[in-house]
Amino acid sequence: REKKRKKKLMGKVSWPGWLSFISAETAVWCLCPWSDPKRQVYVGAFSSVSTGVAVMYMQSPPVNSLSLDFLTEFCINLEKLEMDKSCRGLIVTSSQPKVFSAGLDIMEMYGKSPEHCGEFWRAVQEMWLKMYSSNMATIAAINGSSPAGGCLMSMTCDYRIMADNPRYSIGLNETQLGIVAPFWFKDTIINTVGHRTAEMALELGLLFSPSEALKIGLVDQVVPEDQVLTTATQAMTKWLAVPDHARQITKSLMRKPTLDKLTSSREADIQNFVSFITKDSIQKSLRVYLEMLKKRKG
Ligand SMILES: CCCC/C=C\CC(=O)SCCNC(=O)CCNC(=O)[C@H](O)C(C)(C)COP(=O)(O)OP(=O)(O)OC[C@H]1O[C@@H](n2cnc3c(N)ncnc32)[C@H](O)[C@@H]1OP(=O)(O)O
Repeated sequence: REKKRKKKLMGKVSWPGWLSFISAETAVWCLCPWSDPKRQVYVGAFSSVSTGVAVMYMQSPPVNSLSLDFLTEFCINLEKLEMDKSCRGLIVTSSQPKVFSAGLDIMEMYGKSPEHCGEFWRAVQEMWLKMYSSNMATIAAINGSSPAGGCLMSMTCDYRIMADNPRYSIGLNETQLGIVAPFWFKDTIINTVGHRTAEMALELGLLFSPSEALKIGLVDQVVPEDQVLTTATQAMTKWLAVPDHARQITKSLMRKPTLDKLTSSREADIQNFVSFITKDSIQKSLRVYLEMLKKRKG
């Protein structure tokens, strides 16, 4: 079923201009500027940096929530960049104002069949596995809030730069929704900020302001909002100054044990997720949270 859906999405890719890969509302835009300039297809808010670095703009209005379709498109684009040997670096950012990513799309987990929840969770795993193991040097240019799954996505990158706007926040706030971040979310934040800080952050479901996130090492740099992308571009030169093979092997040494834990238990993790998320009590927590989000808006 997943293969079928992927095939359907792949069908939308127009070769060789696959960079213009886009579907109606949900899109991950990316531009590979090192290729033939004629192939620099600008669709909407494309932007680029030079010399083998791709910029991927997440564009899923209104808040870049990670839906099944969005995750599938994201992974397809990532696969293509990964296969392109001239692409050495990737910057992930958002073209949505004020939000990097609102995390997993709650609507994919609320009121859905166990089959759908399983398919969705496989896509979340896939995004994490692909990003965390990427051969490219990856930088998250966090130009807005980045709760839960959005924080996870940014933590898969090698380096994080966040806008200094105190209204933005980042963190794994799952417990605030009445849900539990799975072991690989937990492992990723431990690898990023250390065990004790991760323990407090996870149990309390803390969302950190940019300056707090910098203090605990959840992000590596905080810069004025209009400088996030340029700073990411500058930072990338440092990462690309290291010979690829040395950087890639070292990255794998650091991350492989964490990656292997999920790879060897993917199906069990999906079963766990499905039986947890479809529980009446958890569905109720999600409903209450969704209502709170809508009320807060009003
Ligand atoms: C075992 C389970 C493990 C699960 C692991 C991970 C879980 C997750 O990732 S769950 C998602 C957690 N995310 C959040 O808690 C973030 C919730 N959103 C927000 O805090 C704000 O929306 C945000 C700060 C990102 C942006 O704020 P605003 O710019 O003010 O936007 P609005 O709040 O007005 O939202 C607009 C619109 O989007 C809907 N929305 C927001 N987030 C999500 C989401 N994650 N999934 C689905 N829909 C989302 C929000 O309800 C509004 O909808 P409408 O009222 O219909 O316009």
